[in-house]
Amino acid sequence: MQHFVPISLNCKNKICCIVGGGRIAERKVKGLMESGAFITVISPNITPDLQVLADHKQLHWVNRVYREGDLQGAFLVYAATDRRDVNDAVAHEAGQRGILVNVADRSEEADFITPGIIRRGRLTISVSTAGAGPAVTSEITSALDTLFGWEYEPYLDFMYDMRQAIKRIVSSPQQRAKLLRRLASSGILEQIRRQEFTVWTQEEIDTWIAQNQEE
Ligand SMILES: C[C@@]1(CC(=O)O)C2=NC(=C\c3[nH]c(c(CCC(=O)O)c3CC(=O)O)Cc3[nH]c(c(CC(=O)O)c3CCC(=O)O)/C=C3\N/C(=C\2)[C@@H](CCC(=O)O)[C@]3(C)CC(=O)O)/[C@H]1CCC(=O)O
Ligand SMILES: NC(=O)c1ccc[n+]([C@@H]2O[C@H](COP(=O)([O-])OP(=O)(O)OC[C@H]3O[C@@H](n4cnc5c(N)ncnc54)[C@H](O)[C@@H]3O)[C@@H](O)[C@H]2O)c1
Repeated sequence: MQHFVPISLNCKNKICCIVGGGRIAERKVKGLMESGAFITVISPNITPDLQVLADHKQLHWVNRVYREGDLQGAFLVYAATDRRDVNDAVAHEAGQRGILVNVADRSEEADFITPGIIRRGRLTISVSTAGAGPAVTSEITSALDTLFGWEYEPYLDFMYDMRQAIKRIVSSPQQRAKLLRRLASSGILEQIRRQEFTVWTQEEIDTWIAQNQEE
């Protein structure tokens, strides 16, 4: 059985190429948005959504078929055309140049695969079946989508602020861990869910820390 290493890539200021401009290319491009990558799409035609992104200079569209040499300078590439021979040629060039490649129609020839993703602000949940069943990935992703609702975004923003404050104020690692565990079980998430939560002021944060440190 093939084991994949779970990693998250920093693509900021790096050239990420997508060869092909169809439905799958669009999905891969959307996954790269907001990563800070320089996105290049090489394809003689692109979907309407990709056209909008090209018009807004959020990606660079090379309006023609792929040619050998196109991958020069790329950090990673998605071979996402509907042509087996073209995807194969892209994977070959990537291999020669040491560029990470994803192959849309042949996972066993890829250096990396794309997981299903759920995002809630600072929370990312990623699901992979190591290529065994993308449809299963899709089902698990939608189950998680209902399980981990919108409330996780404000909840983790709150947790972030509290953790920063606790790190600033409390010097003992044991005390910090105790406070953070207590905070995680203090019912804030349920309050947010019931829409009864209001963001704490600095004074409220300081008071909570002082009170819970004493106990
Ligand atoms: C998760 C998701 C993310 C995304 O694409 O961004 C994703 N595929 C999704 C959906 C999906 N893909 C396919 C179907 C139709 C049912 C089916 O065929 O099973 C559905 C279901 C649907 O559309 O609902 C067809 C398919 N997919 C691959 C092949 C080729 C092969 O297996 O070799 C073929 C056959 C192509 C053909 O017919 O020729 C390959 C891959 N697809 C992967 C990811 C990687 C493995 C992920 C994992 O480990 O599970 C991997 C290996 C490479 C990659 O693409 O990175 C996204 C769900 C988004 C969501 O809903 O959350
Ligand atoms: N990984 C996945 O999740 C997944 C899911 C379904 C299908 N697939 C596979 O992904 C591939 C693409 O599917 P799609 O639905 O996006 O197809 P599509 O027909 O919508 O798009 C194909 C794109 O490839 C472009 N193209 C064709 N020849 C090219 C060339 N020589 N150079 C550059 N671009 C070229 C076309 O112009 C078009 O934009 C298929 O092989 C399909 O089997 C993968």
